[in-house]
This record gives sequence, structure tokens and C-alpha cells, in this order.
Amino acid sequence: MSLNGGDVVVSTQMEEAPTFAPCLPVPNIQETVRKNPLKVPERYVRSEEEIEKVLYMPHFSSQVPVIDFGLLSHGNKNELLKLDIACKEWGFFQIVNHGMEIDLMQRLKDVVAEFFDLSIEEKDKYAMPPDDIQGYGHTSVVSEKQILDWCDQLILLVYPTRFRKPQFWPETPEKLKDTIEAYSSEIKRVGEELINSLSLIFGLEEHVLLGLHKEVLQGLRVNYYPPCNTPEQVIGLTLHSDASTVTIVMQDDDVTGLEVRYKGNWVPINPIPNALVVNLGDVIEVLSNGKYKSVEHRAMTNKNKRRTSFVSFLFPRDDAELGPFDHMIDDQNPKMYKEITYGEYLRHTLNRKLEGKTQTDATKIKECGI
Ligand SMILES: COc1ccc(-c2cc(=O)c3c(O)c(OC)c(OC)c(O)c3o2)cc1
Ligand SMILES: O=C(O)CCC(=O)C(=O)O
Ligand SMILES: [Fe+2]
Repeated sequence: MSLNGGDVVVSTQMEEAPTFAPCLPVPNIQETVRKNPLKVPERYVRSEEEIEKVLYMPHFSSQVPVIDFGLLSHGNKNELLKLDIACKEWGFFQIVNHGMEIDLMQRLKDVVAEFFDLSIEEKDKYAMPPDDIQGYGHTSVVSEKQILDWCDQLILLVYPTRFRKPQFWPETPEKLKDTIEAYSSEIKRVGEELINSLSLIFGLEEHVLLGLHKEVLQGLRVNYYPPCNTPEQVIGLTLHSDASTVTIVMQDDDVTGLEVRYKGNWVPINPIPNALVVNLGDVIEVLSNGKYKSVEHRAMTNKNKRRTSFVSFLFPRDDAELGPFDHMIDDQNPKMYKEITYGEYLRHTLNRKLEGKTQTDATKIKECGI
């Protein structure tokens, strides 16, 4: 892909929200735990080897880097260098000084907690249909034999607004819709500025990466992990990498759960109050020809506390064309990924179970030996 790969005008082609292949219905885990808090049903129990317990070796007390977003968005060269290192080394970082009001973050947490505390009958008014990935339920379940995640989800496509499906936006609590709107608009600001900074560390003009998206789509997934009596037996969200360009996560301040794979070990991301966690998605890995990787991560559960994460995926429009930039390819770095449209890639990813990074194989060039 050449440097001016982004000079594409937004077309009016895709006026329908993207659709997806069927996903199997799963039991509601919050309801399962409410009825019997002590029992962990067979379908959730993982083998020891799948859990791969964390080895807390001394140097793994290290944490993902922290980036000052204020400095970054003012073009501070040192912060840009820190971003480059964070992306190469971890694929994950936390951002502070992002400019979002703390009160807005808390309001979203409160109003979403109220939603999850509603009766199952009330929440099921927004149930995810088998052929969609929006609504209240759980995605990525494709087989009756699949071991399930200890997590319920509410998924909404937020931007562009013309793709919204109002039937999935909860009417109760009354303030939920407006609060999601206000929060997501702030995430859009932060996310698009981050993509501009990524464009700079790619060695491109500031707006090239955003341009090749044609239009940035934004989804919100709220993951609700109830407490689990034997947390060492289950996984909240199976290890995976994100199919997005970037993902921005607001997590609870007082409970750990998100873990990132780092040098073969699982490193928990300790919450920094009011910070946001950012991770690079598969789009960045493909465009950078693997220089910046979308790193595997997972969520674990907790014996006594429920945990909620608010995950915003920013990703390109279906007809955006992806492939490594020419200047990321040379003799030492042969081309690793094929050209593909984002729509093909997203469908391939979302129509399967979460399984580490196996979805990026779809774009890999096998001759490169990986
Ligand atoms: C039509 O409404 C939606 C379209 C797409 C998404 C969405 C975007 C993602 O980037 C994404 C993702 O990266 C992901 O990997 C962790 C994922 O889990 C399988 C998604 O569900 C997902 O969804 C949302 C709404
Ligand atoms: O729960 C979390 O902190 C992370 C969730 C996640 O990785 C996802 O929804 O893609
Ligand atoms: Fe994720």
C-alpha cells in the first residue's frame, strides 16, 4: 500500500450496518450465579493448561507503559517516542491526562451498574438475536461443545450514528442512552487523536491512517463479569487479539482482571484510577507489516467482586483496503500480510470463536514461514 493509500473520499456505498453469521445462544451467567453462587457449571470449567497460571517472576512486576495524552496531543516528541516504544514492546499502554471528565466516567459506570442490576426479563428486551452481534448476550459462541466465558455483554455500534440500531439501546435506566452518547463522543476524540499519533510513528503524515479508514466506526462492548466461587477454574474472556485499529478500555478502579501476554507470561494490568487502557488491534499489525503487534490479552474473574469493563473498538469501514505500507517492507522485513478489505477481515474474525491470534493467519502470507 502506498503512502497516499488514505486519500479516499468517503463514499455512500455502505448505508446498511454490517451483518454477521449466527452465534449460538448461551446461558446468562449473572443469572446462573444469582441462582447458585457456589456451583460452577461444567461448560465453564477450563483445563489447567488452558488457564496457564501466571508465574509472578520478579521482572513481571513491571507494568504496561503510561502515556501522557495531553503531551502527546500537543506533539511532544518525547511522548511520541514513548508511544513508539510502548507499541513495539507491549502493544498496550495506559493513558492519563486524556481530558475526559472523571464525573462522566463515573456516571457511565453507575448507570451501567443499574442496567445490569435489572431483572433478566427487563434486560432480555434487548437480547442479541442469533444473526447479530449487537444487543445483550454474548458473541463468539459457535459450538455446543465450546467452553464458555464467565461474562455477559452489552454490545452497541455507536458511530456512525446512521448505523445505530435503537432497538438494542436500553430505555432503562433513563439516563443510559445519553451517558453512552456523551462517553463515546469523548472516546471518539481521544481515539482519533491516538490514530493520528500512530500515523506519525508510522512515519506518515498525521491524517493518513484516519483517511484510509474511509470513516471510523466505533462499537461499545460492556463486559460484565460476575464473581466466581472458583475463579481459578474459569476465564472471564478468552485470550484474543482485537480486530480493531485501536481499542480503548475503561476498567473498574478497584478490581484487577485484564491480563496481557508479555514475553510468554500473563501480566495483569493494574488499574490506575481514571486512566484508560489502550491496545493496538489487528489493523495496525497488518498496516505496519508486523512492526507493531496486536497483542493477546484475556480477562480473569474474581471470587468476591464483580468487574465491569467498557470496551470501545475503533475500526475502519467495510470497504477500506488493508495491506502493509510499502515503506514498512524491505529485505529485512519481507511482506507478511496480504491485501484484504476490512469487511472480509471483520467477518472472518467475528464469525468464529475467540482463539488467540488465529484470525490474523487469514491475512498472513504463508511463504514467510509463519
Ligand atoms: C455492527 O455492530 C458492530 C460491528 C462491529 C463490532 C466490533 C468491532 C470490533 O473491532 C470487535 C473486535 O475487535 C473484537 O475482538 C475482540 C470483538 O470480539 C470478538 C468484537 O465483538 C468486535 O466487534 C461491534 C459492533
Ligand atoms: O475486560 C477487559 O478488561 C478486556 C475486555 C476485552 O479485551 C475485550 O472486550 O475485547
Ligand atoms: Fe480485547
